[in-house]
Amino acid sequence: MIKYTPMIEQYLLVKAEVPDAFLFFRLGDFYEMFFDDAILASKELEITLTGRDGGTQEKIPMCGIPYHAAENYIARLIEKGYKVAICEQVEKPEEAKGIVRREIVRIVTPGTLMEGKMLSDSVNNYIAAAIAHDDKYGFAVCDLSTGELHVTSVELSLELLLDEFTAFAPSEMLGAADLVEQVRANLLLTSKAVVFTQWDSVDEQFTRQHFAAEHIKPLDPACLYALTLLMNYLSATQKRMLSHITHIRQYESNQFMMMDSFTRRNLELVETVRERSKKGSLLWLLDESVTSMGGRMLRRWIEKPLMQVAQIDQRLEAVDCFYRQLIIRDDIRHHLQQIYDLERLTARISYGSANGRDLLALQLSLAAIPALRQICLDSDSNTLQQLAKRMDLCEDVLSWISAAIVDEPPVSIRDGGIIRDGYHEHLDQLKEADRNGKQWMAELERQEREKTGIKSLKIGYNRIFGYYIEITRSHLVNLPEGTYERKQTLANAERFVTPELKEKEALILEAQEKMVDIEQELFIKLREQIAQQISRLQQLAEIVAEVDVYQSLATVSAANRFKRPYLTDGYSFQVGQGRHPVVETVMKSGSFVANDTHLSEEDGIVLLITGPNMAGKSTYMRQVAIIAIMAQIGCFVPAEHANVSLIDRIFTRIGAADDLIAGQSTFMVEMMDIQVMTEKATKRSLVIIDELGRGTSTGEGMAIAQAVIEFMHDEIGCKTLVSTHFHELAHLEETLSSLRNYCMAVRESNQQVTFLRKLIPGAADTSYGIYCARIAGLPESIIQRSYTLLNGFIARESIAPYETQQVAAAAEPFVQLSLFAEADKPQADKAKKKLDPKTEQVIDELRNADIINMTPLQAMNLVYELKKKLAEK
Ligand SMILES: Nc1ncnc2c1ncn2[C@@H]1O[C@H](COP(=O)(O)OP(=O)(O)OP(=O)(O)O)[C@@H](O)[C@H]1O
Repeated sequence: MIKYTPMIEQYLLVKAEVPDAFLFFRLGDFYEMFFDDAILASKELEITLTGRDGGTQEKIPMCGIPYHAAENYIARLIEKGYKVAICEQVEKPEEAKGIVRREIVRIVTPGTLMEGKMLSDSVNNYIAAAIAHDDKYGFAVCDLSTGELHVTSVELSLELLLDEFTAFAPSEMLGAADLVEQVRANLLLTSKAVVFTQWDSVDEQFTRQHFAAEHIKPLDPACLYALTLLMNYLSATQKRMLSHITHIRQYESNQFMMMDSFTRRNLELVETVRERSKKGSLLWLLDESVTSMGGRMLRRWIEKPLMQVAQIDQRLEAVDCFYRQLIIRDDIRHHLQQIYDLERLTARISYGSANGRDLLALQLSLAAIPALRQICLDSDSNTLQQLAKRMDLCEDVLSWISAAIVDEPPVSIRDGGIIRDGYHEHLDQLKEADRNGKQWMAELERQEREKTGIKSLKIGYNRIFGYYIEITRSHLVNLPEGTYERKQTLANAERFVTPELKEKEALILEAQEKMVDIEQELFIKLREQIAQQISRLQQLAEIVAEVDVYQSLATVSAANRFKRPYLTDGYSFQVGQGRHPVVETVMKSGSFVANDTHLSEEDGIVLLITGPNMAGKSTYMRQVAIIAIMAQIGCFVPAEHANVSLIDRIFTRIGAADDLIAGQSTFMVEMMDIQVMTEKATKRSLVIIDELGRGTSTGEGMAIAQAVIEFMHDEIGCKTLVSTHFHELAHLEETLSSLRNYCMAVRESNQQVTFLRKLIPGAADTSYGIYCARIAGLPESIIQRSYTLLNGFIARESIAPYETQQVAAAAEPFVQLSLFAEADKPQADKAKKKLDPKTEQVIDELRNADIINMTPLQAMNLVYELKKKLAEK
């Protein structure tokens, strides 16, 4: 057996507790890493790998970082998805018998950050836990940096669990190995990086001790298990009381509008699909919040639109008040600016990591509350008045801090100078002694200058040598013999001490040390006293955040001419002159074309939208979904008027190739999504499918598209917007009573196509795909060849089983032929002449061709063959 030194033995024992984390092992002023940790850390952090004798023949790999720079290195490792366990010396070396005792004091993981630059102000950092129990999944999610905690349970369906998961976008997930693996495998490739931790500790003891029994009682077993998983992990990693996690928010997933991860991504609710940036998302547009808490709350609201009309109306009423009254809005914004991040401040106070500046920030924030409260009380909004009545001014906390903490406290509580004069008698005495000591030093300096006649003589202080008398080299000759004891030699000066100086120094330093100890003690006592008030402060923080969100929504609504929507529990969804708020904002002002949306029993519930590429189909369909979401979060909407029914769930299938789940084809993903739609959509859902049926052969694609539309129409009856390139599907309007054809208007002149972006009744008869290809700059030979082939298809389709003539008739605004090359016309004319037997044979072949089951390439080859036969005649 290998025999290591006692220190390495100790290291190995501690490391065994955290096999999946880097162990930062404190040795004096350094955190050291050993063995594989050292090899990997040296690579990841680009620090030198050395070796250390550990009792074995070969040196043990080692690398280290200075303790004062640790935060930076920890952040870099966390950012790369690692965990870091901090192991400290927990007794003083002089008190230790043998080797100093060391223990892990905290494990930092991506989901449990409390501070640092990785923690974004405007985004919650969640950690989630999930567990399968009986016929449900329990799901618990917490932001340790604010103390916010939510729990729910959903049916035992992975999709539903993923929906909850993506609504919170946690940075870490805990759970049993197989469940964690399933979630990992089903996340979109482009999702935010998540660290998955296998964790299955479900001993309820800690959770039951931590929360009051009446908070635990309403939880169903699945919720309780998920909560237990989470709390056990937090307790194991944080190694301390988690007293800022006080309030369990239990919710049912059907309290909110449901959306899957694909839909959230595609509607670009909180970040864009391509750059994954906030800029360009709905959140970016709506975020005029002043406080970080408001910013985070707004994000949560966007992720979870409401499902109760009364609750939405309450929000809209407050937004309306700020919308109408610019002066009040400005006033509110001004007072909010004085308020710091109360949620994270209170969490740090209760966690024991808040410093003097944090308490000062709390004091300044609390000082701004009365004015904020008054504005809300005086407003004509019932919602704001109710919020104001619930605002606890926490005046006691404010007075405790202002009595104790100086106006400009230092960063570290070990620096001293944090407590006000007059707060503590003994401390005041020590301060006096300290001040006297300093005065005495100044007096001594004056006396020494007089005695020696050296004007440049000075008394100084440094940490290593303490107080000293400094004399420049050129004056050394003037120094009298006797009491001066040499202490330090510099390039052009000597430093001395005298017995008198030493004696006074001892007194001053003792006073200073005691002062710092007392200050620290007083500070911690105050911090603990405030921590007792944590739930009051948290409640206040939440109310302030809510007021901030209302003013943010009102500010944006006023600036962009949004109008108040009216929500109903009914079925009809009517929007007049709707706009896509983000596309409108990023475009030149005034150039966005507004479009109506009418979805009801009378107006039709399925809109089949045809039209050229680039005409604005996807933008329009997204706009409908975004308006529904904005209305249900309680925001005004980009439209002239909106009377909309609640939407319980939005499904979108708006393709983007980079959104695939690992190992799946685009078509497969589309079919899987549609399977979920058919299973989960209700009459109150909104389904949006862009280019339904693409990705397989034309015939099959069209067949699937028709079957899906029929199913949505007949079986579910949900509001459905479908865009398609298969203009042949327009005939469905005749058989499906609630389906309406729409298309995007286009103006053609001189072989030029202008997109009018206007949604009009009727169907388009072409996609102008080849025209778009020309605009994109494809070689003219390809464009001409495409038109030739297309004409072949059209000639063939004219005798195919379904009638495209009707479709063309329905679409007056389109004049397709003007786009065809002149050279193609003779061929089209020939088909109309009296036919010879050979031609008849070609037509027979065409008639019998199984187009439905052909790929476009096979179809092209067929046309080519047939043309060749005609030419041979
Ligand atoms: N209502 C509108 N007013 C003004 N511009 C618009 C409007 N709708 C869309 N656009 C502009 O047209 C461009 C194309 O829109 P969109 O992607 O929605 O077209 P599409 O019909 O879905 O095309 P494709 O079928 O190729 O995806 C957008 O980038 C946008 O800038």
